[in-house]
Amino acid sequence: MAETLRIALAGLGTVGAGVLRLLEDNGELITARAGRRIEVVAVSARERSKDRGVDLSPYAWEDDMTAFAGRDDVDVVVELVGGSDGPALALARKALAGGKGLVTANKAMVAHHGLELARLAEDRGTPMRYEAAVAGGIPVIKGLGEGAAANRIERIYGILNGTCNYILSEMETTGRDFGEVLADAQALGYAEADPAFDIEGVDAAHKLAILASVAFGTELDFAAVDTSGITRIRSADIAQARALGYVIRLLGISDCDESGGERRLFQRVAPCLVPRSHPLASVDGPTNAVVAEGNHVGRLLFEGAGAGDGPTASAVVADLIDIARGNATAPFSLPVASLEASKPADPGNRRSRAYLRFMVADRPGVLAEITAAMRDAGVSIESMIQQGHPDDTDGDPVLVTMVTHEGPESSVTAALNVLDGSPSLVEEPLVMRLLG
Ligand SMILES: NC(=O)C1=CN([C@@H]2O[C@H](COP(=O)(O)OP(=O)(O)OC[C@H]3O[C@@H](n4cnc5c(N)ncnc54)[C@H](O)[C@@H]3O)[C@@H](O)[C@H]2O)C=CC1
Ligand SMILES: N[C@@H](CC=O)C(=O)O
Ligand code: NA
Repeated sequence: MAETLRIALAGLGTVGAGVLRLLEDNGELITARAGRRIEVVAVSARERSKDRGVDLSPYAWEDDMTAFAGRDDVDVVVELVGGSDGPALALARKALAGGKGLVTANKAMVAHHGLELARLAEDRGTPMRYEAAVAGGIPVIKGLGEGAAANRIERIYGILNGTCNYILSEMETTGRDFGEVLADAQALGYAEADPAFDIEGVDAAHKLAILASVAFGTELDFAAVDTSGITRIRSADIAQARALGYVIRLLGISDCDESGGERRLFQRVAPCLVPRSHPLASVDGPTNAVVAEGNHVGRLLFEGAGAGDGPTASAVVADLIDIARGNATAPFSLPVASLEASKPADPGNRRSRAYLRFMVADRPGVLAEITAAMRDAGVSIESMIQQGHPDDTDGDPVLVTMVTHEGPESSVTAALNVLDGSPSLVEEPLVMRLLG
């Protein structure tokens, strides 16, 4: 094995600059633990002259980052540019095809193209790692793929997006408005370049699809993640949830449904009501947390910073140390050919308790219409609250919330289908499941 692992770094933003700082700050310790020196040979970004607070003079500069793939003095390409396709993907493909190792923090690219890239890595006998892509600094890919490798994972779920968790926990503790708190999350550097990826649940769905593949040994299937975000949550929902003993968190949840005699993968990202006593209920701010339930180890809880320069760089450099040590674990823990084809489960078969919020016209018979639809679909209501207006103005819409007993999700859907288009409802109802 060569004395040095030579790397080229594409992208010198939050994470890229963080990696350079970490390699500089902890250089000796990293060399000792890796068994050899990790040396940055070349770097690339959009702008060469921008002040990033790091000295780039020791490194070669490439205007075109795909040139890394052709450099004989580079062993591993580190992609910290972002975007599911475009230049990041072109670089990743070219680097692996050219026999270089690949380390990336790009969850969008891994969720969409991870299998293709892993196949390329396998064919060329070169490593591919992406620890930073899922829950930032938390070593959850390594924890699942290696630490818990002896277990059958039965369920995996958690808080996978720091921006949404920050918004929900701030709204809960300060009563501030959604838009105002989102602007804060952007200013603090938690949000993606396009924050719609965060608040619509897409970023968490990228991460969940990757986690599910590693946890269950199934092929990545991002398109099958049933995804909803947090944009429709109001302060009133947060207050109702609190009154019931819950907090609202955006969760990614995945497990396997074997009830039909074959294994089907369930993947969902959605805001859920989490009981106050559950460890995830106290995960506040931009922190991430992942729970994995293994059939021998029991419940594992991974918690820590899911975003930011230091934590994300920590995961990137851990991947480099792994490669320097010669760790040959397959990118998705199993060889690509051994991953099971993913067959999506029907969410309608799941049993859960649901929180339902209706905004209804304030007139007689509306509650009876809703409860009749529930009764006819076989949904049993556990509790219901109608909130009047403080000024009791006739004709203004009123908020009705209810919690159902546990039952098939298809029954709630059937009841809402009956109510669809009813003039009694002034907007589409909101459904959130209770974490069980
Ligand atoms: N910021 C965070 O906390 C986390 C980020 N990530 C992922 O890490 C990756 C990088 O994220 P950040 O550092 O936050 O982004 P950033 O926007 O701060 O930095 C991106 C860098 O890529 C360069 N770049 C962009 N397009 C380019 C192009 N066409 N050609 C050459 N250079 C180009 C930019 O000049 C910049 O240096 C993304 O995939 C992101 O999803 C993952 C976990 C956490
Ligand atoms: N925008 C992401 C950043 C890390 O992946 C988040 O908010 O979690
Ligand atoms: Na991670």
